[in-house]
Amino acid sequence: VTLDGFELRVLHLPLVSPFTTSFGTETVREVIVARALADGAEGWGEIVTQQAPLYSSEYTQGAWDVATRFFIPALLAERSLAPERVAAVLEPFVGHRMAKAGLELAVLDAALRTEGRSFASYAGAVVDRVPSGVSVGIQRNPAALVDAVRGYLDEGYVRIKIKIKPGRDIDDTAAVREAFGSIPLQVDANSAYTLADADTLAALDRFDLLLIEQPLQEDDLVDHATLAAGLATPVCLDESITSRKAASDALALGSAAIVNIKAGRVGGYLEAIAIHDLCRDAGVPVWCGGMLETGIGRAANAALAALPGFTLPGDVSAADRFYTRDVVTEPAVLDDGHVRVPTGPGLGVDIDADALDAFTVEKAVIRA
Ligand SMILES: CC(=O)N[C@@H](Cc1ccc2ccccc2c1)C(=O)O
Ligand SMILES: [Mg+2]
Repeated sequence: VTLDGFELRVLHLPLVSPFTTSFGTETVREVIVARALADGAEGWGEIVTQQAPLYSSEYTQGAWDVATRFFIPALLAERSLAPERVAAVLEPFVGHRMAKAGLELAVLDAALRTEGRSFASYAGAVVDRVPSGVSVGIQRNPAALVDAVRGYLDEGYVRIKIKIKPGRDIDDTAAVREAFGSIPLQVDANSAYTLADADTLAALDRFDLLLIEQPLQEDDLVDHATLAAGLATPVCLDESITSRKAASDALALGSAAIVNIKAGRVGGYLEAIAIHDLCRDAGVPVWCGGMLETGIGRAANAALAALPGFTLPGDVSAADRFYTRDVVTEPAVLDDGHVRVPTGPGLGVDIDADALDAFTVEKAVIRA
């Protein structure tokens, strides 16, 4: 595509209910939406940073700064640019993978819309709908957690993931098992534990969980392998898998038996597809993680989750899991426990301009 410019917007999207994880409670999602202006067409991407660097080192104002001062000027300097070259142009800059991923997606969406090709077909989707799991935050107490899980099961979610942290792990998991029996269930610690907690984590083995997600720190590859050796429950990594190289190292070290793939965390959907391919060749199951995306990122995630190696239900939930209003005209819904894979050109979603404006708290246009 020939790039004429980019528009960046910071959005504030109120959450339908507070979302508590081991690293804090969110009530408003602060996210960046990127629009690529190319060949008279436009493409949309999403930079999935949070307001504060609590999930990873990236955060909204940092992504805004690195995108406006370094990444967008570098991309515009290329003028004519294939989406597959975006990562190479940005490679000299270290890190800031979520910012890179959002810009790459906007360029990819513009190119595919111009071509009239869906991202799903470009990525290699093999199904037209994906099973939908849900991520449930830490509640006031285990009884409140049971109520929240019941609501999501009633909606039809096929897999439950509950957030845990020290002191809110065994009793919460036991309460869900007690209430709902052998439903597909997994936990996500968001790095809240250390090797000193090995006995607590081993106590989760009795609940026959699908996996335990990211118990230790992002850079604890060796420690995750040590922990995994003492657990019956498979260890799945999220924060640690920052690239296809990190995925390869995690598999080689035995740090992960399952991988949560998030395009923002690894630097883009093309890197995410490469990690899918690597894990599939190694016989390692993957699933699509979520970063409370708007309908833009959710559409891309639904297509990604439709690749053959995504054999476990992911966190591609319906729009109303987190939001009462989305920035796309047809928010994703849960239908028979599944979310549909968009089939239109590019990401296959249309932007609701009024909603986008209503949620915009900051905006910049940078032209070539
Ligand atoms: C669906 C899910 O659990 N996502 C992340 C955690 C997470 C939690 C809270 C967030 C708030 C704002 C932006 C991103 C966020 C990501 C995870 O799998 O670890
Ligand atoms: Mg996670």
